[in-house]
Amino acid sequence: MTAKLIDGKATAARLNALLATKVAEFKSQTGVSPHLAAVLVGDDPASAVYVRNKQRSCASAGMLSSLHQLGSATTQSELLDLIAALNADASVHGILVQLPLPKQIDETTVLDAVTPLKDVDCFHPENVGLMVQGRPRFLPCTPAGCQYLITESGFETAGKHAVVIGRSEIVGKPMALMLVQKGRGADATVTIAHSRTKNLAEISRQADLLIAAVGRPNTVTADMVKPGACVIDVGTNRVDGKLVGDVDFAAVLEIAGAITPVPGGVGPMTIAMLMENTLTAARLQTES
Ligand SMILES: Nc1nc(=O)c2c([nH]1)NC[C@@H]1CN(c3ccc(C(=O)N[C@@H](CCC(=O)O)C(=O)O)cc3)C=[N+]21
Repeated sequence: MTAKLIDGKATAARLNALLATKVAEFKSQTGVSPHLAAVLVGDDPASAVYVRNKQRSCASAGMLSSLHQLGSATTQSELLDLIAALNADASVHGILVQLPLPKQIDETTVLDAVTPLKDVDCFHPENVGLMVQGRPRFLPCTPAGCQYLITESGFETAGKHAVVIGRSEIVGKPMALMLVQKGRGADATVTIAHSRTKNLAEISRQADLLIAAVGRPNTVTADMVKPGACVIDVGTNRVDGKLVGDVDFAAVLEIAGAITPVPGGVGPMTIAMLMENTLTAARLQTES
């Protein structure tokens, strides 16, 4: 049996089209154009491509975007000054600080400096706390994109065993906490596995829903997957100039019930959710 492919690219395109109509309605009701400010520090070419894609998505949704580019020798205090200016600029609704940052800059300090109402990545502890308590202001983009694809593929999460491999603050940890919430697309029994987990294969083979968010190619091999499981591949690893996920796709395709490809799976959904959050941020900051 070959797994069903979960098409993130097509789903994201549909969400983006829907968003464009919501943005047009918001603009006509309020006269305000949602505006995402992207902050890019240093000269990582992959980051530059991602930021360009995010700006393109803004344009196609009818939202404004601005790019704030700083050199690789930028100091933390220069970056904090820029963030303070964007926090204070009423025409900016969302602030995205592209990661990773150069090593002289402390990521946590910088992300904590983004004012919570403009925190469209949902990285600020206030927003993470609200999400964990089941009263989200924003949802973190990549986990929200995964959850949307899982639900839309017809996979019923309630009561199922979800295994999340990876405990990053950006994907693994919030993904697990979203899947354990009460409600639609959640109510799962969740295990978080990570680099110190013993018997990873034994645990992952128990997963009805397996989410790979490690950042290392071929972390999930066919022997680690329960036949018929839903497999979500969050990895974006560049190998010989080619983008691959964390899952041995060709082999797992023959075992899983459904699987997201890389590219064309979670990645485009991450951007679609960032666009949703930008509209949400504009609503939160606009009198109605
Ligand atoms: N503040 C911040 N927020 C992020 O959300 C963030 C970040 N920093 N730093 C880097 C990671 C990575 N990330 C991706 C987004 C989209 C694709 C994506 O659209 N990928 C396409 C392919 C793109 C290509 O070919 O390179 C796909 O999978 O089909 C990938 C990766 C967001 N991140």
